[in-house]
Amino acid sequence: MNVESKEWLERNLQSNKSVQIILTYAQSIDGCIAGRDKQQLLLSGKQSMEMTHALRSISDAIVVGIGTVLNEDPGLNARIPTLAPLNDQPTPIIIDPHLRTPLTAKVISNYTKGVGKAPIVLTSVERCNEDKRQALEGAGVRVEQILQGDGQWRREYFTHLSHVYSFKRVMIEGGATVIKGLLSSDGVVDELVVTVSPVLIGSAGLSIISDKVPSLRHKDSRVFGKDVVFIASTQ
Ligand SMILES: NC(=O)C1=CN([C@@H]2O[C@H](COP(=O)(O)OP(=O)(O)OC[C@H]3O[C@@H](n4cnc5c(N)ncnc54)[C@H](O)[C@@H]3O)[C@@H](O)[C@H]2O)C=CC1
Ligand SMILES: Nc1nc(O)c(N)c(N[C@@H]2O[C@H](COP(=O)(O)O)[C@@H](O)[C@H]2O)n1
Repeated sequence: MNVESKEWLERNLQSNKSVQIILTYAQSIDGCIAGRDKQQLLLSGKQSMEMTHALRSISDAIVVGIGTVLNEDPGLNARIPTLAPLNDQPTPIIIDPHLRTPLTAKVISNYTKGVGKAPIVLTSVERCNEDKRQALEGAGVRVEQILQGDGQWRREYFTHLSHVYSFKRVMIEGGATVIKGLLSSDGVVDELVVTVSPVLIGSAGLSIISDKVPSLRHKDSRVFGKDVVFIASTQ
């Protein structure tokens, strides 16, 4: 199944862009990615979670917002040894305008332990706490001061990273603020890989429904255990 997932993803995610930007997340049928008070939910079943790890294994970098790091402390490595050896992992990237990434973050300790690449933190061009920056850099983090202060998404953030770090495929995993911002920004995301889990969360859940959304072109969809995974490109 792991190798099959990887082949399915690679077949449907072919790209001739200099850097390909894939937005991916798991949601309930009613468009929620977490529960009340941002409680983390295990929406993906075993098979679709393996698909997500297969996607991680074919990506050069995995992006999350600082809200997700503070809420969940994700590892962001591809944990299918046959697909992604621990010395060949995607680079974790944190969107962190105010340098709130804790020095104890799992993405940093993964790097220290040799089971993850050195993380990159994207921070604001406007404000930067020099002490925090130095502490992060001392722990091996690469700090890139490129975020504009307006909270808008720009494709240039990723073309810059592609030039500096040779990333060809970047997957963005969330959380809600990041997903909604990207869905309402023109020309940043190329593809969506969305896992839909057969549950309803209700109005207390954390929704990713946005006011402005792109048109999508369906590429393929497939059942993974109880879940359905959709791949679509933006037009
Ligand atoms: N089901 C799923 O697939 C996933 C669910 N989640 C859920 O998402 C929730 C966390 O979401 P949020 O709190 O919204 O945090 P988030 O991870 O979206 O981070 C939000 C922060 O990122 C920064 N940011 C976002 N866009 C920016 C931009 N364009 N420019 C500069 N800075 C920017 C800001 O500091 C903002 O406060 C958690 O409950 C987590 O469980 C997170 C990832 C995946
Ligand atoms: N694919 C997927 N399905 C779910 O049900 C989820 N809750 C998530 N969450 C994302 O995965 C991150 C955890 O990563 P690690 O296992 O710690 O590496 C979490 O932070 C979300 O980005 N994803």
